[in-house]
This record gives sequence, C-alpha cells and structure tokens, in this order.
Amino acid sequence: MLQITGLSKSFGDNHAVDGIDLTVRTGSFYGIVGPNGAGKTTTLSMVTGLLRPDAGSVLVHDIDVWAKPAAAKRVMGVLPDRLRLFDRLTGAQLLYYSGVLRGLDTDTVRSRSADLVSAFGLEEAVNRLVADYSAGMTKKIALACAMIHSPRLLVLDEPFESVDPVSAANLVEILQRYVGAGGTVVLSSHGMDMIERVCDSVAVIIQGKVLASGTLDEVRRGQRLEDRFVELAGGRKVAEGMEWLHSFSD
Ligand SMILES: Nc1ncnc2c1ncn2[C@@H]1O[C@H](COP(=O)(O)OP(=O)(O)OP(=O)(O)O)[C@@H](O)[C@H]1O
Repeated sequence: MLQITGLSKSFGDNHAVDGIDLTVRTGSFYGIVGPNGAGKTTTLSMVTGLLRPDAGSVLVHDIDVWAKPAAAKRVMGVLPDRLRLFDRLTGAQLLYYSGVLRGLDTDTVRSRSADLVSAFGLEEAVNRLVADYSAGMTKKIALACAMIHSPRLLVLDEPFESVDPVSAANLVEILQRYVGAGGTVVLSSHGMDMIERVCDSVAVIIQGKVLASGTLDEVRRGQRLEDRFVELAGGRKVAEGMEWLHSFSD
C-alpha cells in the first residue's frame, strides 16, 4: 500500500530525513516511533504530499505521490501534525466541506457525518465553531474529516495526542475494524503501550534514519517496545545538575 524509497529532506544543514526506506503492506496497522525531532512528521508530510522531498520516492497504492499528487491524495486520508483547519466553520460544516471536497454527494456526506459524529462522541459539539473546540475535540473532528471519503490508507500523525482514554479506545476500535476490512493505517505516536497493543508492524526512526523496522516481534526482539526504543535511542539521559530546582528560591 505504501512504498517509501530513499526519502530525504534537509533544512539547511539539518538532515531531518536521511534516506528512509519503508514498506507498508495492505491491511497493516503500522506504527512509527521516534524521539522528538527524529523526522517522523517530516516523513509523513512527504508521504502525504504536504512537503516536497529533496530525494526519494513515495508510492501509495502504486501511485507516485509526487508525480500524480491528486490521484495519490484520493487514496489517502490524512491527519497532519499541525492542524490547520477552517476553524470558523462548525464541526458539521467542516465535515460537509471535507466530504464534498472529496467528491461525495450531499446525502452520502450527511449520513457518513452522522456516523462519524456519533463514533467520535461529538454530538454536543458538532454545531459549534471548531475554533472553540478543546485540543482533543479538534483532533477528533480532524480524524473524522480524514475518514469521510473512506480512503484505502489512513496516515495519522499523533492521533492519540490530547485525546482522552475513552475516546482513544473508541478510535482504536474504529481503526481496528477499518484494518480488519482491508484498510491500512500508518500512524506516529509516542504511546509505546498503545503501539505495542494495536500495531502489527513498527518502524523506529532516529535522527532521520530507520534504525529498525518490521513486525512488532522483529523490532522488539523479546523486549518491551519501550525498552528496545530506549536502547536504539542510545539510552536515557541522567538528569544531573538540576539541584537549583529544589531550592524553592522564594
Ligand atoms: N519547516 C522546517 N524548517 C526547519 N526545520 C524543520 C522544519 N520542519 C522540521 N524541521 C526540523 O526537522 C527535524 C525533524 O522534525 P520533525 O517534526 O519531523 O520531528 P518529529 O519526529 O515529528 O518530532 P516530534 O516527536 O517532536 O513531533 C527537527 O530537527 C526539526 O527542527
């Protein structure tokens, strides 16, 4: 479903993404993990046609994202990292806009919107302006917008961030049923337990490179994913020298 080859992006001297290769098969629930600044968002932005790569290629369902962006975007539903939504619309209007933009007819948009609003528990919020939503509610309406055109591939950058545990469990269930029906999910997250519970495959990206990828068992090698991640990331930093914080200087 997704084939990333030699993907690279630099910002000045910073090699944010440095020759990444990844293969995500159809029907996979694929997790991308990595420390802050590792290059996850930069990678996913290039995969989804939001950021032009310096080098490399991205094929989504055999369509080259950068040669045929419109065709490739039809196949994908995207939750970007920084949510730039038309937030002077209500949730209902934003869903309507997303559906119609994706070529759905009005009746289909209305019935899918109702399903999504109920699945994400947004009934109380749907007629209010998105600008007034909490962070978690904003994430949920953006997720609903990403799904409305029933794409083959969902690319979700930190979908669980700011989302409460009950809503996160709902989202996991929605995504698991989607994958069960043949959909493919690629998501980034810092929630190792969540990734370990729901993903069948995982890639660990550190300093713009894939240090490990494959099935969950291949990557964690008998350890907890979190321990393997810390090992790959070069261990934890011991917090030294912060004694001033305990001096309560008032
Ligand atoms: N538009 C930009 N201009 C300059 N540098 C950028 C830009 N976008 C990202 N970077 C840099 O690229 C590197 C990778 O950033 P990226 O956002 O991809 O990391 P990330 O793995 O998603 O991190 P996090 O887990 O904190 O979200 C960082 O060093 C970041 O400062």
